[in-house]
Amino acid sequence: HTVLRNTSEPPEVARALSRVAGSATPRRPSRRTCRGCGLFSRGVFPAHRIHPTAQLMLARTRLSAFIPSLFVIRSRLAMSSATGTVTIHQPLNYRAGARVHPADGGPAEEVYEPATGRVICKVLCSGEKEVDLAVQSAKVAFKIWSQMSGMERSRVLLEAARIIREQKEEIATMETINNGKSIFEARVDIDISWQCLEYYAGLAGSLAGEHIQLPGGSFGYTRREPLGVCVGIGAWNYPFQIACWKSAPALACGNAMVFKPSPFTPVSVVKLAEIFTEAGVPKGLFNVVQGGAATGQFLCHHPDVAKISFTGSVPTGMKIMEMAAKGIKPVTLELGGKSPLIIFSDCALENAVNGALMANFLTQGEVCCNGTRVFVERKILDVFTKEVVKRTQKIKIGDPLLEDTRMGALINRAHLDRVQGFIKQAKEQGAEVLCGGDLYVPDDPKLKNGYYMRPCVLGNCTDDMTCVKEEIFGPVMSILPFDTEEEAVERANATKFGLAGGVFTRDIQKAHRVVAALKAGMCFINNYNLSPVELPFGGYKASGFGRENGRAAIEYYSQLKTVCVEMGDVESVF
Ligand SMILES: NC(=O)c1ccc[n+]([C@@H]2O[C@H](COP(=O)([O-])OP(=O)(O)OC[C@H]3O[C@@H](n4cnc5c(N)ncnc54)[C@H](O)[C@@H]3O)[C@@H](O)[C@H]2O)c1
Ligand SMILES: C[N+](C)(C)CCCC=O
Repeated sequence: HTVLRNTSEPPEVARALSRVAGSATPRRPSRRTCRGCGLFSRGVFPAHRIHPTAQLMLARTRLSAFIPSLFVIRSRLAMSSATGTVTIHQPLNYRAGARVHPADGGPAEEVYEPATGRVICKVLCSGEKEVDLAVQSAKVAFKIWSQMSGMERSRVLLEAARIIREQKEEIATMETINNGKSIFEARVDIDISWQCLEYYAGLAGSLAGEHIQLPGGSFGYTRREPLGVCVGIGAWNYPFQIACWKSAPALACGNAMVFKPSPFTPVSVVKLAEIFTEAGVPKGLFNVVQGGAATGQFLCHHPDVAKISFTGSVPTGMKIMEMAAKGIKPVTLELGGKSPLIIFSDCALENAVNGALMANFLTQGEVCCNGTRVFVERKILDVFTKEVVKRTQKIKIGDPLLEDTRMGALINRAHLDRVQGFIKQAKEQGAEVLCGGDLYVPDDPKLKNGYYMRPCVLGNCTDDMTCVKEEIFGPVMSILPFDTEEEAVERANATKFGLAGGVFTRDIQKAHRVVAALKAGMCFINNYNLSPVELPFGGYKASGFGRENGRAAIEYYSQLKTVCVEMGDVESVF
């Protein structure tokens, strides 16, 4: 299923594309026409990423880096990649090293492109039988994978990272089309994804236990062993990246995985499954089942599942934990947040403003660790607010496939309505909309049914307002003045959540004092929402427990076996 959306390139570029692609009808492309080659496909032609003509042009583009006269061709191809052709292969279940039609399951769910409101494909929800087949497939692969050395596993993961890098543009385009985030951000997500695989590939060879001496020459040692079949359940805001954050440490430790993405974003994770197979994992090591709550429940209740790693909302996290408790299964819960960002008057103002935007408006504000409660020291409240509003109003909203777009579309209509509801309630409770908050309708007629809104800054907020207490998961920043450090810290911690927090100040002692006092798992000083994969990520309080990324994640995908070795005779007490 080829999804093609000819974005609003100017006519001269469309004409140039016509020449490059050799297509007779580039300006009114059919949904079944490949942008790369202009072939009209009814399933007769084999799926291809880049048609030979385009490959030739690509080779010439590389050459053009050295020959300035070919520069024009390079720029045309750059536009070509911005047109957003993506091929969605069916079926979307992946088991035993191949795409499979689910053995059983519910009705087909429609999958949307948030930027246009179009249905891009349908996904069949997996039933209990399909879930069981995926788990059985993972068990078979686990026997092989868990016996391999860390260095052998490392090589395969490095190869997977390399393939992701190679296919970055295709995966990022897929993510943008299915999620609605800007292509600019999607590329960053894919970079973080392959970096995660590289990082755990690096650790795989050195996962080890320890040797402990005991009296009389006896000794003990520990073995770090995998858990078995791990389940990953993902949210829709970072579909590919979440799958990598879970599968990379799981596989590095020698586990197998069955992953269930959100039914809103089922597409890109199947690509990851194919990449793992191409890289050389045993067939069945990484499987994908599709569906919502029912499929998730089959996974969590399955007796052969050893661990559940969940990313999603707090209410679903509670259900996951209950199900896991019944099987005494360990869980990692990466849940929601309502994180504080504290801006002191001695900050570097421009950095603080940049930080506040980074803390609130990535991925249309649909980010778990966003610093949505922005506490600003009263002395700089006016100047900070004015600057934040000015910068927020300049954010380029619109077609997420265009290079200069910085805010795309929210995930779906229901979620957009929900975010709008929070803004309406905020106004009723006395908050002032300083900018945005209304729906945004792009000029391009293709995008008129997309789920866009203008990023919103709320002033006159108080800690008891719903917009300040609840996770909105949209582009809505609440500004809250404060007078003293103690007050800021106390109010920052007065929440059921504890995922993240941030502080902007030039006073290094104050910065460390404040983050030490914050009850949050991921804290930032003088920046926000960075994601180095070397750093553990996870929450305190209702935001969950367990950690992803960093060495810490190894603890959550492995278990220690202790072996006690007697070198002398057995002295029985009987
Ligand atoms: N802490 C983190 O790392 C992190 C990252 C991304 C998103 N999130 C959180 O995720 C939420 C948004 O994502 P969402 O709307 O997809 O969350 P959600 O809880 O609705 O769904 C998450 C996943 O759980 C599945 N699911 C739903 N009910 C289930 C059940 N009863 N049993 C098993 N699985 C079930 C869904 O199909 C989906 O795959 C926000 O709260 C956000 O903060 C957290
Ligand atoms: C990559 N970020 C921006 C840190 C987001 C992590 C996942 C949270 O939703």
